[in-house]
Amino acid sequence: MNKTLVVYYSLDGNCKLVAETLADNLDGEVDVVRIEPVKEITGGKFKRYFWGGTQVFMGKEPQIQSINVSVDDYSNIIIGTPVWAWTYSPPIRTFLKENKIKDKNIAMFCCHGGQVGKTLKNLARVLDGNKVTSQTDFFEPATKDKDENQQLIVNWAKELQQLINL
Ligand SMILES: Cc1cc2nc3c(=O)[nH]c(=O)nc-3n(C[C@H](O)[C@H](O)[C@H](O)COP(=O)(O)O)c2cc1C
Repeated sequence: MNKTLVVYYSLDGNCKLVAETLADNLDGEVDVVRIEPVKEITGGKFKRYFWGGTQVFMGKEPQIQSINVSVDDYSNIIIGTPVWAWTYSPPIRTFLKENKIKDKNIAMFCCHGGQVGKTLKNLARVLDGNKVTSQTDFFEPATKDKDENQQLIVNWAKELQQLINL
């Protein structure tokens, strides 16, 4: 079993772009799962930042739709999250609470608007008991410096492929 799962949450499409580009550029058995909150945050930028930030600060675990895979079936798990209030997004918190991930090779990425904060450090901490092999961040890849970001994602996929093949 050397299967790879790319699991991500994305409100505005950046992490979705990274997750799908990674999957397209990785060989072997790769599945992609998008975390879907039961009640997605909607509205304009202010409203989304306000409610998203509130979820973070209150330590919320928003209900998410059940996923149709078992994390136990994968050796390698790539986790992607947008940065919300300098940390990982609450839907990822729910996912990690509901899916016990242990003894896996983990790679993680975040998408952000310029301030990563403690996102990857905090995510690595809740994934204690796994081997975090690689982590990286992308600055608004769906809208800014698209070609450059595309190349960064493809390059990271190459790096991950080598780790997967080990
Ligand atoms: C609620 C909320 C909080 C955010 N907080 C931050 C932040 O602390 N630092 C940052 O750089 N970007 C922040 N952003 C911007 C997003 O991280 C950024 O737009 C990211 O690319 C979104 O990824 P997505 O399109 O996959 O949802 C925030 C966005 C939202 C909606």
